[in-house]
Amino acid sequence: MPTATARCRGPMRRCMPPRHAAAIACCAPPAKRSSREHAVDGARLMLPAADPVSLIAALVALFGIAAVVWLMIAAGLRESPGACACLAGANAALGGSFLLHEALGLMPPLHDWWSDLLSLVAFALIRLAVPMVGERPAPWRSVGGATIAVGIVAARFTGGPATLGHKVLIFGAMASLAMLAAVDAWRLLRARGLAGRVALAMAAPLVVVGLLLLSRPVEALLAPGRSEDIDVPSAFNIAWLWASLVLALLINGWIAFLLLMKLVLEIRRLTERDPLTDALNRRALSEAVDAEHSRQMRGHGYALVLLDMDRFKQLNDTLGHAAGDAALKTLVRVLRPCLREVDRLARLGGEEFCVLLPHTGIAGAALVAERMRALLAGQDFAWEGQTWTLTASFGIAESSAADASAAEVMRRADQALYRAKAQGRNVVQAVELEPGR
Ligand SMILES: Nc1nc2c(ncn2[C@@H]2O[C@H](COP(=O)(O)OP(=O)(O)OP(=O)(O)O)[C@@H](O)[C@H]2O)c(=O)[nH]1
Repeated sequence: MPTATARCRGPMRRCMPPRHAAAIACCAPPAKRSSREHAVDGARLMLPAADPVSLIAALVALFGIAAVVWLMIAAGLRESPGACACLAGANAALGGSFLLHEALGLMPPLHDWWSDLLSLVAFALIRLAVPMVGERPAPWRSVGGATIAVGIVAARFTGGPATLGHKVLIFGAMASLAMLAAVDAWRLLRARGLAGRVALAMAAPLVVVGLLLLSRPVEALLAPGRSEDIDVPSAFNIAWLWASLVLALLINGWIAFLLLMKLVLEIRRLTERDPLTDALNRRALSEAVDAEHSRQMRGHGYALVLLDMDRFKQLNDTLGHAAGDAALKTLVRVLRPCLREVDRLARLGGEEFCVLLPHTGIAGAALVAERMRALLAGQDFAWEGQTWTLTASFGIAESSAADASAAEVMRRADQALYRAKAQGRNVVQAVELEPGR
């Protein structure tokens, strides 16, 4: 990210790194200082550090450490390895870019152009990493094509790294990549269900990076020559380097946080869901029912619907086990639209399911169960050229203040299901509460 400019403003500066030039400058007799230099010094005093070389060294160390950490995450955690590899590459390229810039005085063959190119590649990698974090396809072709095109134009047609045109092109391209990554991050977070403002706040650091990048050509335009080399200890350069340091930390931490959230959600899904049907599992339902039961003490009743597919063994034996699995998935897909957002559908095991209906009495539960029964029986299940009518038997029960625990409600729903099976299947049965309960 360092500014690509003609770094040498005299023969001394050409053959030594900026740090040495600064040391020699200290030994020289004090020159008369302009009012602009006093102003720069005044601004510098208000900033936490006034040494660009130390800040650049800190940035190189930060990017180096971040690159190693991302590589370790990619290799060890195996979570979004493509995104982690891109981020490792981006950090390595940014660290290399600053290192190259600082090494210029010592290694004459290196040129600032390479430093700019590395920065450009780094932002292209960040742009690619964001969709990969969300398991979306990365726009390799467009980003790769645009990066190569900008690199070629910058090398051939701008007149060299010192020109304003070169700065506008390189920093404009990097800023565009950062902004596009921000838009992508915002979309991704919205798609994951985050509120608009939260998603905006989380994508904001990338927007700030874009603005920070744009500030360099703008500053070069407004005050030509003052801060064009990043080593110059001007207030602008120091503020710019501090902002880069903070944002580098923020963005690396932010993407690591996103990956962590993804892992946590995945673990939660694995512990809560039945892997075959994606309905809740028995444990998750039990927790939900217990929570609902404790709410019932405050006057909110609930109902349970137990359902069991009819003659499922026969389906398995006739069409095969794979068809049985597909039938279980079909049942969940067909029944879900009958339920509200607050309702919970769970697979208890085998071909037995349970629905928790909060704030619902026996009459409401009977309506829902009857709708589910009719919907399921009305759909033919097709498997390898054969069709099968899927039916299920339903047992319903409502909670009562006299129930010591949710297990009592479940026991009544189970009795009702038993009756439904005994009545010839494909029916809904309820166990009414005893009078006085
Ligand atoms: N394909 C498949 N079959 C399963 C699964 N879990 C249990 N089963 C089978 O489901 C069948 C259940 O049979 P039964 O308990 O006799 O029930 P049923 O045939 O539906 O009889 P009724 O409930 O009385 O109508 C058994 O053959 C189990 O092997 C599963 O995950 N996938």
